[in-house]
Amino acid sequence: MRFRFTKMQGAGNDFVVLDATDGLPAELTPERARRLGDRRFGVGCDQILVIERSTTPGVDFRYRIFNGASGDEVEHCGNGARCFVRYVNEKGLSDKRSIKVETVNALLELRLREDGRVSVDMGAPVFERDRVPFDAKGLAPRPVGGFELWPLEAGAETAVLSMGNPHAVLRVDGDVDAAPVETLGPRLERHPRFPRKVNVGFMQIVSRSEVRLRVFERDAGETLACGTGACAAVVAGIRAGWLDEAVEVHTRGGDLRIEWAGNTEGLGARVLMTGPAATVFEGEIEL
Ligand SMILES: N[C@@H](CCC[C@H](N)C(=O)O)C(=O)O
Repeated sequence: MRFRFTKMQGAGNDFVVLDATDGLPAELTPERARRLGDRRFGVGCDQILVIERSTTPGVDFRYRIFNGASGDEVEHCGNGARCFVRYVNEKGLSDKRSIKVETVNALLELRLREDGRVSVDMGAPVFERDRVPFDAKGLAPRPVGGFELWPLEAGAETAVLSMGNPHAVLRVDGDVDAAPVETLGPRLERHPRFPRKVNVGFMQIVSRSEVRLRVFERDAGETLACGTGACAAVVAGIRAGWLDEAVEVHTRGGDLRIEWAGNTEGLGARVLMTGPAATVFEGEIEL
């Protein structure tokens, strides 16, 4: 079966986008998804985005996300959300500047800005451990500001939260380029206390409004940027008292702006992410 695709990237986190608004030529099996994600035998990407029409009144689209390396479906993808809105605008699937989209577990609102960037209402962070999910049985956290850091490993005190998908965030002293992302990242990603595995962020705090971040993503390895990872890191930093409400996040692939008023309920609980999204090329592949 031939699949048409569009290759996109948001701050270097890259995607194969499949337009399923009129259906797909065949089911996207995990095997086909892995082939699309394969950088040698397929197209190559961190995640695959599948765009569908929504059947929910008042909601424009539905989009699904699959990690390219495993073919597994995941709950949320911040950089993907920005590429999604750029895609529907460029393809003329919608002429709205503000679009509502449902994911497997959330309703997001996205806005194309005049400066070409995209802003996404990423929803509220979740701190309840069983909803992350995170098994903290027998572990004693260290309270920091209004948050808790968990001693998952010696020298690895970790904030734990969900942005719809699970995140562990470590604060790094010194240059994040020297952080043990390749060694500690995969160990924590598959740590037995995370039954659904976890995305692992390494954050260097530059000032109260600026951080540098590297993320070892669940089932993807280190990516050039992770949108939900940027939200999780900033939320953790704000709750710990290290950061202010609006933060520039420098990743290896580009910059994201994250804003969070710090509330646990209502509109102020929602995290706003702004950043770039671009089309790279289009093509067809036999799967
Ligand atoms: N790159 C994404 C996150 C994609 C999903 C993640 N790997 C997971 O398994 O949760 C982003 O920009 O948020």
